Amino acid sequence: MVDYRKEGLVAIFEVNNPPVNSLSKNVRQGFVDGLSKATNDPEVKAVIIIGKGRTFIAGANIKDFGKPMEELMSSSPSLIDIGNMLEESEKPIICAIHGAGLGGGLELCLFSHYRLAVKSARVGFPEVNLGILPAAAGTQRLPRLVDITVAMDIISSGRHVAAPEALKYGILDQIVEGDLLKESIKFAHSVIGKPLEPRRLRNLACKSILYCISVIHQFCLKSVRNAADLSYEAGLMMENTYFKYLITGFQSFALRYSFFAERTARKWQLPSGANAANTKPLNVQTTGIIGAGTMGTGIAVSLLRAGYPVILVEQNQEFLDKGVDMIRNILKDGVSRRLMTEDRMKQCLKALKASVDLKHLANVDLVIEAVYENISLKQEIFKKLDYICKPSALLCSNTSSIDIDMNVYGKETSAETVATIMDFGKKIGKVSILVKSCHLFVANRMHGCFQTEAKFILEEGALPDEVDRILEDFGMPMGPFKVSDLAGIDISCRIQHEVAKQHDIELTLQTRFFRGERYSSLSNRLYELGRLGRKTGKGWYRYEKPGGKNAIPDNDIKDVIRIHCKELGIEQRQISTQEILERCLYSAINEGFKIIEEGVVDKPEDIDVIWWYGFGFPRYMGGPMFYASQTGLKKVYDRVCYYHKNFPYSSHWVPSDLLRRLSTAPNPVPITQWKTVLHSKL
Ligand SMILES: CCCCCCCCCCCCC/C=C/C(=O)SCCNC(=O)CCNC(=O)[C@H](O)C(C)(C)COP(=O)(O)OP(=O)(O)OC[C@H]1O[C@@H](n2cnc3c(N)ncnc32)[C@H](O)[C@@H]1OP(=O)(O)O
Repeated sequence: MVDYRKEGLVAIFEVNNPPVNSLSKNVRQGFVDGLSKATNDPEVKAVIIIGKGRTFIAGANIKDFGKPMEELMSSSPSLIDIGNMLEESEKPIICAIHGAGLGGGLELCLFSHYRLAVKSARVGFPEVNLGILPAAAGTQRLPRLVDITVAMDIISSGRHVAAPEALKYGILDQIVEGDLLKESIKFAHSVIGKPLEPRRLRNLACKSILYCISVIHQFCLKSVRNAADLSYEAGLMMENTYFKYLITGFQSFALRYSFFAERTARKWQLPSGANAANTKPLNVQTTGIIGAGTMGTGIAVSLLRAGYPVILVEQNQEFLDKGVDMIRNILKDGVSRRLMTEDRMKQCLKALKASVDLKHLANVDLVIEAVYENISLKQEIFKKLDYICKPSALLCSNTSSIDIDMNVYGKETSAETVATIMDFGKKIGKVSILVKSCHLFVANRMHGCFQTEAKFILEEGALPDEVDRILEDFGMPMGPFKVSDLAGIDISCRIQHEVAKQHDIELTLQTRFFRGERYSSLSNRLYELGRLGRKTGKGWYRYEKPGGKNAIPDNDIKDVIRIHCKELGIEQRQISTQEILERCLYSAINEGFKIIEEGVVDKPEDIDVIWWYGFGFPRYMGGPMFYASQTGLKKVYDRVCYYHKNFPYSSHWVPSDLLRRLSTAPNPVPITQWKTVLHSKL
C-alpha cells in the first residue's frame, strides 16, 4: 500500500509493502488514490514519493510475471498508467530514494519530475537478469535523460548504479546528506511553481546514436535504438511487444526461477529446527589460514579484500614467501584491472601477517585449514589447533574429497557455527550453500559424473572439440576438455593414482575397470606424453605457446585416442549430439537426485545455485535440476534407465529412487515440492 500524509504544502506518498516495496497491485492502486487526493487538494503544492523500511522500490512484483499474459496485461492500474499520471501532474513530483530504486522503481522515478537520493542508494534496470527488458517505458525514457551509450550499458548489463555515478549521468538531480525526508521537503519547496515542461522526459529528444549501431543486437538494445528512431508512442508500443515476447519465453521463466532459487538457497535449516532466521551468527573479526598454496592464497585474498586481517601460516619459510608473493601479485593484478585502488591494496597487504608457527593463531576467531588433500596431515593440524586456539575459535577445513566427520558441516557442528559461516561467506562476497558431508561433496560428485561420461564418449568415437562445442552451444562457458586443460591433466591423474594407492591398486594404461566400475585411462595416456594442458602448450588441444589460452583442435589427439582404443579393443562409432548432451547432463542430474534423496542438500535449488557459481551453468537454463524439471522427469528417468542398461558398469547410471518416484507421479510435481515426495508413498 501507499501511506498518504501531508507536511505543510507537501504531500508524502510513503510506499509500504515489505520487505522491498515491490509494485504489487495494492501499491499501484495506492499511487492512483494518492495522486487523486493530492491533485484535488489546493493546499498541496508538491508531492514526495519515498519508501518505508529498508528500500525505496525494488521494482514490479516478480511473482506477478508468472501470471497468464492476458491477466498481466489487463492488470490495472499498470505502471505506465501511473507513470503518465505522475508525469502529467501539475504539481512537481519528487522521488526520494534510499536503498534500491530498481526496475519499475526506477521507471517510476523517470516519470517523476525530480530525483533525489542518499549517497548509499543504488538505481538500475536488473530486468535482463530476469530475461525481460524494462518495459514500463524504461528503454524509451532513460535514453532521453542520459547519453545513449550510458543508457544501453545500464539496461543491457542490469548492474546497480551507485548514487554518485547516477548523479554524474544526470539520472539523479541531487545527493542528499542527512535526513532524506526533511531534505526532500526543503527541495520540494525550492521547486514549487517552477515550469514542469522541461522536466517531462517524454518531450525530450533522444541523445546521439552514433556509438550504438554495432551493439544493438538484443531486444533491450533494439528497444533503446527505437527511442532514437521512432516517436515516443511508437517506441513504447515496440517495447511492450518485446516485453510480451520475452516474458513468455523459457529464458525469462528460468531466470525468474533463478532469482527466487538463490534466495531460497540462503535459507538453511538443520534437522534440530535451527535455521537462518532463528540463529544468530557470531562476530568474526580476525582470521587465520593454514597453507599458502593456490587455495590458501586465494582464500586469503578474498578475506583481505573483504577487510579481514589474515595470519597466513605455512610450515616452511620458502613456501610461505612464495604464498605471500602470490597474494601480492593477485592484489596488484586487481589494481591494474581497476578492481581496487593502490591505497586499498596497501591496506590489504598491511592486514596480512605471515608465519611458520601455528601458535600465532592463538587469538584468531576463525581458522581455515587449506593444506593439500591428506587426511593424516589435516588431522594432525586440527589436533594442534585444539590446544593452540581459543575455545570459541571456529575451525574450518577446505577440502573437496575428505569426509569432514573424520576431520563443511559435520555431525558435531553447532547451529551457531553454521550461522556464522553462512554469514561470513556473504560478508566475503560469496554465495554459501549448506551441504552435509558426503564423498566429493555436491559439486565434485555431480561434476565428476559429467567429466567421466565426457571421457567415455571420447573412447567411443567423439573428439574433444566436438564434445566441448556441444556443451558450449548448450550454454556452458567452457566444455569439459577445455576445463581439464585449464586445471591441468596432471592434477586429476595424481588424485586418481592417490585414491587407487589407498586401495592397493595400481592404475596402468591398460586398466579398464577400477573397483568394479568402468574406468578410462585416456588422461593418463596424455599425462605420460607430457600433454598436461595449457601449461605445457598441449593437452586435449594444442595452444599457441605453453600457458597460451587459445585452444586449437589437434590432429595428434585423434591418433592418441585411436591408438588407445585399438590397444584396449574399444569399438568407435558415430555419437549423436543428443547422446553427448544426455550422457553428460543426465548422469550429473541423476546423481543430483541421489544427493537430495540422501539429504546432503536440503532442496534442489541448492544444487542449481552451486552449478551456476561453481561451473558457470547458464542461469537462463535455471540449473541442472530445473532443466530436468522442464525436460520432463519421465523422459529423464527413461533415458537414465536406457543408459544404465547400456553401461551397467557405471554406478552413476543406477537410477535414483527419488527420480523414479517423481517420474511416475500422476501430475508433474513442481521442483519446489520434490522434497515432499521423499516422505510420501509415491
Ligand atoms: C507492475 C507490473 C505488473 C503490471 C502488468 C503490466 C505489464 C506490462 C509492462 C510490465 C512492466 C513491468 C516493468 C517492471 C519490471 C520490473 O520491475 S522487474 C523487477 C526488477 N527488480 C529487480 O529485479 C530487483 C530484485 N530485488 C533485488 O535485487 C533485491 O531484492 C534488493 C532489492 C537489492 C534487496 O536485496 P536484499 O536486501 O539482499 O534482499 P533479498 O533477500 O534479495 O529480498 C528480500 C525478499 O524480497 C523478495 N523480493 C525482492 N525483490 C522482489 C521483487 N521485485 N518482487 C518480488 N519479491 C521480491 C525476495 O525474494 C526476498 O523474499 P524472501 O526470500 O521471501 O525473503
